[in-house]
Amino acid sequence: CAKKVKLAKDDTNDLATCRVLLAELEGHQDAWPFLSPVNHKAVPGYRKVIKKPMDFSTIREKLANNRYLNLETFIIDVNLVFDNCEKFNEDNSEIGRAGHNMRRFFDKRWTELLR
Ligand SMILES: Cc1ncccc1N[C@@H](C)c1cnc2ccsc2c1
Repeated sequence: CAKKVKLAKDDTNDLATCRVLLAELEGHQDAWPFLSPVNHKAVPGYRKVIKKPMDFSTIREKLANNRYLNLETFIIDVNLVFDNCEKFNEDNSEIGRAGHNMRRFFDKRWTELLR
């Protein structure tokens, strides 16, 4: 058969990697603000300010329904959680600090798993 293109990235284990990363995010002690969708009735202004809400349970659902093309589209959604958090919350707040901690943890883990 034709020789595989050498430059193609091996994406065979990407789905398993996404599952591992998501499980570690969900299990982190600072994950509590991000485990389920922000209830915009309980959080005034959220729906207006945050155009693309995202949370770990929604990512879990999308993963289960094969909604992620590849690892990159999964990482984009995870970063959306943290970017929304930074946009809406003060850095020096409970939720703001949790967001920075979770982003730092995620960046470290996916580079460890993929580099
Ligand atoms: C990630 C995020 N960003 C902005 C606001 C909220 C949240 N998290 C939700 C779960 C949350 C977190 N804490 C509280 C406290 C009262 S309602 C509520 C909702």
